[in-house]
Amino acid sequence: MTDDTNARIDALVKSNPVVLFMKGSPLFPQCGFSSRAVAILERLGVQFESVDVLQDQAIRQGIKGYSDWPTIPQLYVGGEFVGGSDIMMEMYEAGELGELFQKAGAAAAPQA
Ligand SMILES: N[C@@H](CCC(=O)N[C@@H](CS)C(=O)NCC(=O)O)C(=O)O
Repeated sequence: MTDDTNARIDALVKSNPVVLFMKGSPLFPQCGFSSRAVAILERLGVQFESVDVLQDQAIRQGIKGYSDWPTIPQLYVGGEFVGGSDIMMEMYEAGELGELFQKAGAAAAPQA
């Protein structure tokens, strides 16, 4: 990964409270895993910034090195890597994702 790509990713995750690196957009996800990640965030009522890695191959590859995680989607909260869609689902079901957003100051609706 170039320093430039690393700096761009660093700026994205540090300047936005909640960032989802995904394939496609929240309205038109281009992969089932990204679609699931968006659905979880929307279910929790969280506002998030999305980055479509299909629009930027440097980010698509660079984000894997940045987090040392091999796949997309990738969720970052408060500048920290949280996980992919499997981890998001596990944390959501355990009530931990909602807690994380509340601690991070991201608006989250209580889980039903
Ligand atoms: N189990 C993963 C599934 C994600 C996954 O397998 N993503 C693939 C297909 S979208 C991927 O990122 N492949 C590498 C790439 O497309 O660059 C998760 O929890 O998110």
